[in-house]
Amino acid sequence: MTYSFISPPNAGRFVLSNATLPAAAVAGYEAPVVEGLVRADIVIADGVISALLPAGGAPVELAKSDLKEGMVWPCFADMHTHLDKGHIWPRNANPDGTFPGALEAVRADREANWSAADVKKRMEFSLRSAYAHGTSLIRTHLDSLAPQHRISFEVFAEMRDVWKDRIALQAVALFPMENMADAAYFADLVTVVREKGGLIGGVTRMSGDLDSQLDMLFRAAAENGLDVDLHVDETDDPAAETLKAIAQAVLRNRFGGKVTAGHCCSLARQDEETAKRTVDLVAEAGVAIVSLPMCNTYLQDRYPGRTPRWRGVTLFKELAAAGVATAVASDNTRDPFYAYGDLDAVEVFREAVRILHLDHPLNTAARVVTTSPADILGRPDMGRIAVGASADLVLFSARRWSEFLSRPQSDRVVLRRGKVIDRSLPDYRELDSVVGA
Ligand SMILES: Nc1ccnc(=O)[nH]1
Repeated sequence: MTYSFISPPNAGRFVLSNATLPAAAVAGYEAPVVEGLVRADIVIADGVISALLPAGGAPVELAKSDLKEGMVWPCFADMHTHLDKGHIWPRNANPDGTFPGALEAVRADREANWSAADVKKRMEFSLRSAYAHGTSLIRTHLDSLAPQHRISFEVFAEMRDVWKDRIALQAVALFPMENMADAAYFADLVTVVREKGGLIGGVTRMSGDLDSQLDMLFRAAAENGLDVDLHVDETDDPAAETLKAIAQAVLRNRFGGKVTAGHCCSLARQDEETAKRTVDLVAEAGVAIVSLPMCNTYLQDRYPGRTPRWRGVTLFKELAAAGVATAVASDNTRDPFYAYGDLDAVEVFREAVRILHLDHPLNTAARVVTTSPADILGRPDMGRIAVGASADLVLFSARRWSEFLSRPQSDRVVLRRGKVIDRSLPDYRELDSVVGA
């Protein structure tokens, strides 16, 4: 077991008293808010939050764990990951840390190694880490070039079932949109995605064919009842405007499903007016945007011998201000697209606050790894603290933002259905037999 700062009672009914909650991740509770934080007693009965009461207001006869103002968050939602690629770094590193370097290293590794057993072993390792850190909802993209789509979606469906009581899993088929030209492949891909209950995705690129590709994608999605989650404009080239084309295609096709666009880095490289027009179109089309700050700072503006001059992230604040649903997520972990990471939403949040300046004030910042991604993923029942919700909570010693954001919070306690879980992280040595050391 890892060191924990507190040991809540192993009781059917108990109170987490004198807790500090991020108001943005709490529903149906009114109390004075100071920089986005509220005080409360949380009553837990049979694994469910049965009451939210003013701090110190819970019945005295109940077993209590006094948080002494420590924070309590809902379990996290990580809405853009790549569990199929995770942890291949020791086996196939990115030679220079660039985007082309990542593409090539992943291609080589996938073609040589991605059997069902290999994908499963690494995916499980990632899920165990995410679970230990306090995450309960994950969307992963799956590299879906033939024949990998059939292998990875099969493993995903098995993992979704095995993990269903710990982490709710969603999967998106990731493939270059040009490959839709191969009609047999695209039809098979859509079949697999529909059968496994996934989403259709893809990487958009500027080309004369983009609009017709998007029309074909949205038509296939509509006909098969699929939502869409795309990799968009992950480049420093201001001429990359596929986000605009996506918003236009959603409106042109009157697409009724949910659409998410990830990355959208080049938006931050365009002049104000060009970017503003796209932001407004994205809002009108109802496209949700997920920013991947850790991966973006790693891959973007990386040139040999040159210090990066921009942060790589999209216009997060402008999009949010325009009414666009926005969130942040992990993206890659220990693979050629991002050499580091452990699916720890606290790390993602901390880095996002620093990179995107979500601070001063931090009033609603907590939404970006809780309510916002849960809503975008169609799970408004998750990622929030509310009466009637499952007591899936993360307890911290930190009382205020300054304390929370200054340490890794390694001594946090995770409750699932009101019970403390074992937060031990899997040992990297377990992966030596598949990826080497
Ligand atoms: N940032 C990324 C782009 C494409 N594929 C990935 O795995 N990651």
